[in-house]
Amino acid sequence: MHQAVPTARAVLEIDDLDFAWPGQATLLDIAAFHLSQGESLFLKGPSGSGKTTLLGLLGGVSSPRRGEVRLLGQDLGRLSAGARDRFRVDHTGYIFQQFNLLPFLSVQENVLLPCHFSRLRNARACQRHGSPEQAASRLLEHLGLPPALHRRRAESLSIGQQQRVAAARALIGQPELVIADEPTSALDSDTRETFLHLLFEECRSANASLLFVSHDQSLATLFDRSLSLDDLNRASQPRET
Ligand SMILES: Nc1ncnc2c1ncn2[C@@H]1O[C@H](COP(=O)(O)OP(=O)(O)OP(=O)(O)O)[C@@H](O)[C@H]1O
Repeated sequence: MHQAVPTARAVLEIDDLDFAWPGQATLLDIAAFHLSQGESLFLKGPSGSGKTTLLGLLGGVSSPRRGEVRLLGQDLGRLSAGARDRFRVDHTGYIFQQFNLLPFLSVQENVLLPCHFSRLRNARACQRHGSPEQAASRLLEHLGLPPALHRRRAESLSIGQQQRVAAARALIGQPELVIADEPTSALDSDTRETFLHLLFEECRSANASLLFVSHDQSLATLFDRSLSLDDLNRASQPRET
């Protein structure tokens, strides 16, 4: 039987974006980009191609010279800096390259941070799991961190364990978008794939979109879609292959 394909809602869209760092040539010139609800996208690009800069624009941390970045249909350029920060924390979870955990806080306290900054994420964690603490415990356990570790200081964990804490912190309170910036570069390939499968499962169960940025091409086939920043970016410099 033929089934109609539902039109997926765009979580993230770019229209005719142009960006340069002060005093430098145009780094990014992107006609169009979109990420659909629930989609996992692998965005690759060599070092220096502007991946982290693009993530800053998508999160509203920096602003383009021209064009629009829309998160859930909201043009980030139309929000004040404070409103943009609130909107970002309500709807986006980040997993950073260096994880950016607060070393002196416990594992659980690190995971709970977004619920302190976002009422929406706090409310969603309560609604789905009874309390933010229960949401944190469930996520941590599902990502492979047993309860005995939840009260340990984050800095006492191994790199692989810290990465899982960073993922739980990004996922708590069900943000519609999870952005990961090279979070697997410090891991061996088996650990990397196991981690990615857990991340996919969690994103799927929350119907979150995943934008995963990396230069490690070997991971691309695990995602719904793969894109090269150099193909997307009209300002990209020719590179040697
Ligand atoms: N805060 C900044 N001020 C000025 N220039 C910057 C700044 N951040 C990045 N750049 C420049 O922008 C270019 C792209 O850097 P970016 O960090 O976005 O690349 P990347 O693809 O994420 O690299 P990597 O894979 O090495 O992390 C580089 O030439 C870099 O020097």
